Amino acid sequence: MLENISSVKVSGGWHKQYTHSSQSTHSTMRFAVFLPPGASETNKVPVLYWLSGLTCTDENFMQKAGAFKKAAELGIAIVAPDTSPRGENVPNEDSYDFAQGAGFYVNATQAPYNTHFNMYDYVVSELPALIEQHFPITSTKAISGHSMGGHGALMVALKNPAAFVSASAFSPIVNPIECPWGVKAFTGYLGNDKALWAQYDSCELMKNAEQAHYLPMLVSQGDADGFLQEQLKPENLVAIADKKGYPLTLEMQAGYDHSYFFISSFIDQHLLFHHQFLTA
Ligand SMILES: CC(=O)Oc1ccc2c(C)cc(=O)oc2c1
Repeated sequence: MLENISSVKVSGGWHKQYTHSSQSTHSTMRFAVFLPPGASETNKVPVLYWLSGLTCTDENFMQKAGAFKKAAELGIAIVAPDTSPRGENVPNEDSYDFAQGAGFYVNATQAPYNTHFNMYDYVVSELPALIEQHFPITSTKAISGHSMGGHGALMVALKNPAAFVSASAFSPIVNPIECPWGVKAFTGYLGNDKALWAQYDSCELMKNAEQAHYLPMLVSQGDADGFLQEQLKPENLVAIADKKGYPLTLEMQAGYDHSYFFISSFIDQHLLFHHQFLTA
């Protein structure tokens, strides 16, 4: 059952937050939804799922990205889940890049994380089913995200190309098996099975993608991002895309960093990118 915890009118539509008991994460999860003006049971709208980065909740994107005006104009709903399960019974660490706030959108296999940290199942299956049941939203979906959430968006789209019409990301971790954030998280959640790690790595997934299942993909990256060289490595994904003819566009943006100032500067472009496929 959904519990509505806030409803605020914005840009002619509605921003709403909900909690619910999740079967995937065995915890109470929170998510936010933006419904554009005119969305109703007789006028269902397509949806962009937004996956946030490390330390974030359902609130960061909704409060800082400045997405509502363009989403309202285009008639796109936006759904933003939390980045992990939370609560007293959920394992945690005194760390910004692992455990609560850092679910990495995988299904953990390692104790004590494997009971709750099943964010892959949550964002791929449980949340979309809930959204389509309770809101005036169609099953036509695009996906985007930032940093850890950019990894989540590209990885989820590459693993489920029939479920999404397009994917995009800001400053994504594209090759988690080859960067410190990813190695730490995948070791903690997945153990030492590198074959399992590869199943959640966008570079490895793109290497194995079949042409019939290619999705339009847009990545925006600031060249003044302090995490670019050690953690993000977009060039690794571009090399694979170029070799395979995968329809990935990487836009390097001069002077931008890793923050929501960057996201808010280019979110309209990402919404327009997704709109052409959501309404095709
Ligand atoms: C609100 C905000 O700025 O979010 C934010 C800051 C830093 C990071 C980092 C370093 C990584 C990430 O995955 O997400 C993220 C989000």
